[in-house]
Amino acid sequence: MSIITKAACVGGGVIGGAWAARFALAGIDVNIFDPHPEAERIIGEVMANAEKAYGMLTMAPLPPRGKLTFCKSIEQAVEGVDWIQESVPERLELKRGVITEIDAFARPDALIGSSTSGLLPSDLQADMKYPERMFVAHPYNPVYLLPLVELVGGKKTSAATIKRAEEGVAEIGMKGVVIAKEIEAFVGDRLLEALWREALWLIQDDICDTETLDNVMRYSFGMRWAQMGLFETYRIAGGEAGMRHFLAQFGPCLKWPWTKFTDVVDLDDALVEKIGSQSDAQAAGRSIRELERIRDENLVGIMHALKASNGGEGWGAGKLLADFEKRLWAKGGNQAKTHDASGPLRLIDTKVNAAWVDYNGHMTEHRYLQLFGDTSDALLRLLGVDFAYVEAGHSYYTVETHIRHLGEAKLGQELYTTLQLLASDEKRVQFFTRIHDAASGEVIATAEQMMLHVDAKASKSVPAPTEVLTKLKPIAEGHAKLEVPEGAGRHVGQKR
Ligand SMILES: CC(C)(COP(=O)([O-])OP(=O)(O)OC[C@H]1O[C@@H](n2cnc3c(N)ncnc32)[C@H](O)[C@@H]1OP(=O)(O)O)[C@@H](O)C(=O)NCCC(=O)NCCSC(=O)C[N+](C)(C)C
Repeated sequence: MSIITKAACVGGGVIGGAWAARFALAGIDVNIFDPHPEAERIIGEVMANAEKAYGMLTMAPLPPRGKLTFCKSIEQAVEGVDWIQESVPERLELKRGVITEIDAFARPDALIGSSTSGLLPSDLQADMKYPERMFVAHPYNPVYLLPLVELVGGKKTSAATIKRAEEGVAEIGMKGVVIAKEIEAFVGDRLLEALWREALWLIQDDICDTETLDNVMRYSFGMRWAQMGLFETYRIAGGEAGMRHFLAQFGPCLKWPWTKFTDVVDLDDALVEKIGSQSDAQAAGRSIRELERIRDENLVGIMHALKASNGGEGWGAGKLLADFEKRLWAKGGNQAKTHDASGPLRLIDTKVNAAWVDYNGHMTEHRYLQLFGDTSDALLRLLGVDFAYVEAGHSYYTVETHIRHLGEAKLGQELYTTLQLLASDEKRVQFFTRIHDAASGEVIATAEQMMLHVDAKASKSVPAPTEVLTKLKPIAEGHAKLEVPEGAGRHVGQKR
């Protein structure tokens, strides 16, 4: 059973709004309470960014979007929900008061997570009647894309709560990391604080400007850290002898004057102005919205790369994404279980996202193949060939593909695919897929493909079982009555 069927967000700024988007995109209805007069506008903007990012992130069938309800009070927002996420400004008294009010009106078994960046959960739960269900659930911005949530229990938090919280965040595609002991700023913000302090000193002392410092990070260890953390990276740096060698080699430097971060830089007006003007120059006129768009596209690209890594198994945040998508496919999302076979089957609706566009400004070749592959996967699911079927040892493999490009697909263009069966028998399925422009229905590309049913272990084609052939039959019969598509059977170089 799901841990979260309905959620509430108390505080709807950048963090609270992005939590709301995470829940809603996972199909969970969300109540929102935020007295800010522009809360609806702010959350609307975060939601739009999140939907755009998810459009790029995954082709898996997302459930119907959860409903957002703006409430007039905390009492109304938390009534009957399973998970309440508090994201009000970072002031202990304010947060403690809000959490105590949530506690008074929420179901006694509802989970209460706080988005605090550094306050102790024991301090936050001090006045609660049911403190055992309260914990820190500290996310990273943008919450709708970055999967990490630091889960930190206070003195009165129960172990069962932390376990449920871990399961709950997994349901919405996130990675719950349980921090063993409560400590101010937890793990992530402690590390960031150390780096931030050092960075401020480097600017203050004119060692570099903000752009140089950012370049040092993003062209080097910033990329490393997206895929392996500090310790795994340094283990590799130790060579064959691994971590012990690394510690022996670089341990002595810890005593050298390589850092100033234990001193606090004086953030006086001059330093604020220096950093502000360097940062303005670095932005080169790009607005915050533009930078957010670029950041989100980059993060999506990184997660896609990590999903394809480790021989296709996925790695880190990419493996998490792959597993989340598997669950979405297993649930089937919006995909109809049956289709009208009196015409080609409409199987995929999508939009050309930025990662699909090449230097010519249109959708690049391999993305067409991806879309054709996603369409044949959708056909296979209709036939009952899903993850469970594949895990049991059989599948369909594509053995031949012929693609024609008839028109262009531009960034943001909405597309859909249709599939027409041309021929089939107990081993073979031959079909013709069209990619259409959604607005006009015009055909942009076609693929004719042949798949064979295989015994995956033996790597040999074998007849499909009756249950698959029974599902294939009505489609084959319906499509046998359709005209053979123009372009079927063509090969490269053939005259029109
Ligand atoms: C395992 C494999 C798919 C098949 O190997 P095999 O068992 O040795 O198969 P045969 O060559 O003997 O062929 C079996 C029968 O099928 C006929 N056949 C083969 N190719 C074609 C074709 N292109 N068109 C028509 N008919 C074809 C052949 O004549 C035999 O007929 P019989 O009447 O004599 O039984 C093997 O080929 C393999 O592993 N290939 C690689 C597959 C692969 O990796 N594809 C890319 C993966 S992408 C993908 O699968 C996408 N998706 C479906 C998951 C979305």
